[in-house]
Amino acid sequence: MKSFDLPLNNQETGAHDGSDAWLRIANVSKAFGASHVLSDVSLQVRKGEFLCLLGPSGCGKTTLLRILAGLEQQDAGTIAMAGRRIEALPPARRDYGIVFQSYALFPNMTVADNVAYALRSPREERMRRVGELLDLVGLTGKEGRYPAQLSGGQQQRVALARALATSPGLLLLDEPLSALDAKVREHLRQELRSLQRTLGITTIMVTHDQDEALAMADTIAVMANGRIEQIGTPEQIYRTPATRFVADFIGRANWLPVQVYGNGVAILGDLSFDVQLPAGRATTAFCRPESVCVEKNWRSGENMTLAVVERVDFHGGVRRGVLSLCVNRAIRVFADASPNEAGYDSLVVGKRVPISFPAHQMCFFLDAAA
Ligand SMILES: Nc1ncnc2c1ncn2[C@@H]1O[C@H](COP(=O)(O)OP(=O)(O)OP(=O)(O)O)[C@@H](O)[C@H]1O
Repeated sequence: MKSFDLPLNNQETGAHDGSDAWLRIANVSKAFGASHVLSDVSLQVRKGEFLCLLGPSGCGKTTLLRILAGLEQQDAGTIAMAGRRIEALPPARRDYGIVFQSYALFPNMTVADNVAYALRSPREERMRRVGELLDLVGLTGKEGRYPAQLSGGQQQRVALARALATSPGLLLLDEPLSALDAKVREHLRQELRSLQRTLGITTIMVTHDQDEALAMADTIAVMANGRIEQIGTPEQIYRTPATRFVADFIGRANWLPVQVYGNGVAILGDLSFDVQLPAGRATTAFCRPESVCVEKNWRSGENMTLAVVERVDFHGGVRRGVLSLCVNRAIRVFADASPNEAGYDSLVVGKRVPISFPAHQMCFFLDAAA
């Protein structure tokens, strides 16, 4: 059983030990006037990795990306790429391509000229490379168009082709999909990810969209208030959040009050769980709605308790029930069931149903000391 205390520091939250790091960001801090936007941020990225910086608005993710790009100067800290220190280099000497949320294309230039902008080779070679890049992003034949003659999604593909033109070592993406409508965004998500895999280009993408990060990233660094709260795979971030902030920010969560006793047992209603937490401190159990199983039949000894269905919301793929425990009606639990699960039909308002809590899918957090 996992148990976590207060937020872990940057070093402890690393998803890998950094021995194979290709990009190393160490102890980067930045303030704008009296406002500390980044505090001692450390992060390592492997070659070919797709890392998402995920966090709420204002947490400092764009500032970190801009520092990597040399568009903003850090107050402290170092950045090394492929063993070379780059934190003092001007942008042009850092070997990256960047795509912004606003497509940032030159409106008076054709697609071909936009893509070729950073290329310094002879014209024939440039045009060959432009053709190759437009092929890569699925825009063959659009060379002569102007940005205004393209859809948002197409403009962002041009921006991507332009960022990749010089075959940079690092691709930086600042919310590249957020200006697009939902359908195009989802489609481009997959295209971008598969292109990144094909090219094997190390990529850092800023997003505040958790679904995007979960769907695209190899590794997610969750940020809050200028610090990294947790670094891990999407599964780790979702299933075993290291801090309350991460648990709350990503997905839907049940937060349930528990009592911990001296023998390392946490009591939730009439259920008990083994935990490694101090007795007597207020503690909260966390689990996802889909981790709570609505059962058809009662089975003893399996973390099962009786609950009353208070409300049912339809969420397309699942029914989400709001249930209160019979032993303590004040404890309310969200439970999701899909149509092929036994409990789906039991989610009917007013019904008493057995629900179970798989112990391995629960985390326990100490409440902040009063
Ligand atoms: N040039 C600047 N001068 C002053 N304050 C700034 C500057 N750039 C950013 N900030 C402030 O720093 C904080 C972090 O901004 P940043 O853009 O890095 O956040 P973010 O996590 O990317 O948010 P968003 O998703 O809204 O872009 C914000 O409070 C912002 O107002």
